Amino acid sequence: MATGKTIYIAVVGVGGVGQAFLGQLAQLQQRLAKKSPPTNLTLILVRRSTKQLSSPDYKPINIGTALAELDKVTTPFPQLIVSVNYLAKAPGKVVLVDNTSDLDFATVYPLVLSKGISIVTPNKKAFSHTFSLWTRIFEAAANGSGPEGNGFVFHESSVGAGLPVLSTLNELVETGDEVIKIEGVFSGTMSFLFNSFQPVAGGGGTFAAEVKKAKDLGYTEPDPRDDLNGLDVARKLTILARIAGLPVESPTSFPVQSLIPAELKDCKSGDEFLAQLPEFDNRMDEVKAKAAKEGKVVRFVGSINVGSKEVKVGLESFDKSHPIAALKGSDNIISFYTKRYGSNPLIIQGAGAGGEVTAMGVTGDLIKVIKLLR
Ligand SMILES: NC(=O)C1=CN([C@@H]2O[C@H](COP(=O)(O)OP(=O)(O)OC[C@H]3O[C@@H](n4cnc5c(N)ncnc54)[C@H](OP(=O)(O)O)[C@@H]3O)[C@@H](O)[C@H]2O)C=CC1
Ligand SMILES: N[C@@H](CC=O)C(=O)O
Ligand code: NA
Repeated sequence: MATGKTIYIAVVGVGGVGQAFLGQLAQLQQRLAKKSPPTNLTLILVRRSTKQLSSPDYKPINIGTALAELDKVTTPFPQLIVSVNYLAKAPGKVVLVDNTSDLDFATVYPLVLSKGISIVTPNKKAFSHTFSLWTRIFEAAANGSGPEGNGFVFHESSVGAGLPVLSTLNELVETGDEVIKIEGVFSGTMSFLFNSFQPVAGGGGTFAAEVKKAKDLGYTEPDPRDDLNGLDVARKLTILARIAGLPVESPTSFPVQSLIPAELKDCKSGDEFLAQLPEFDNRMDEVKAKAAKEGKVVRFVGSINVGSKEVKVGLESFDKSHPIAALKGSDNIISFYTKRYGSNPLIIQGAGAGGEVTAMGVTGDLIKVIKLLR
């Protein structure tokens, strides 16, 4: 059998998505090892917010026991840049998987790419921060305008989790279609919240209790206020708008409706916020009652109008027969109105949050990079 090649993998962030990713990585490792020629996926680094496990001689860390080994680590936590330099010296190509929602990490992507390290990530922060960071990332990436030898970058799960949203939009744009409008439900958390708070069939739980459930199900951001303030959706729309050709400066450069009660703006932690949220259930009950009086239901949506350069995020009421009203669970629905598709949009629908479906997008991106590194 041919010797094949080795690709070194570093995983940063081992929460809901990171752990699901490690499970999928173990399966992929086995599958690629059996191919001819084989590809050897070699895990060399696992890092969380306070601990890091790395292989001093670039020998494989066992994926199945990596988390238990990480837990046992007592050595000092190295700075990120030290770890990036360690990866840059690996005896082969490296793919860094960022399963955090950390912005500091995101800001070093251009440097990481320029060192020949590829990045796959569900983290929205880098791609929705300043337009200048976006430009620098794609100027450094080999699948942007960066030089050969630099790393590749893919971030499918940053919008619609594992749903093929970014690959579809990129293909529409790269094949010369004209994107006119993108609209829909872009948050698994918000979808779950409103589908269970005001189901079309009537009834529904209290708002704060549904927020707590969304967190327990792994749908929310590490801090659920990042969902409820509308910014998670705004970040996704910033990414989509940029791919569609609008140089949106940031997720705060267009109207975004926040569902955080003004009184809870200064809560010190997500837990403190969740503990106090039930005191404000009556406000969301009023929103629900107003929609119900018109025979409608309320949902949290977003839209990008490419022609008029308008982007907005917030609550809207929908007739009960509308496809947005009828969503289930954490489903996203994303409609692309383009010149080719005319008045019948191209629609993508399905689970938009959750560890396994999000990790699937990350693993899919890793497979793309592995093929490009051939
Ligand atoms: N959950 C979902 O459904 C989806 C999530 N995403 C994105 O995936 C990413 C991960 O989400 P999720 O797994 O749910 O989040 P979790 O909170 O479950 O996990 C986050 C992980 O990142 C680690 N981490 C945080 N800061 C740092 C840091 N500075 N350095 C190293 N590690 C760090 C945490 O460490 P520790 O374990 O020590 O706390 C934890 O392991 C986020 O960017 C999110 O937006 C995207 C689509 C859907
Ligand atoms: N918190 C996000 C996770 C996926 O991006 C959401 O609920 O959609
Ligand atoms: Na996606």
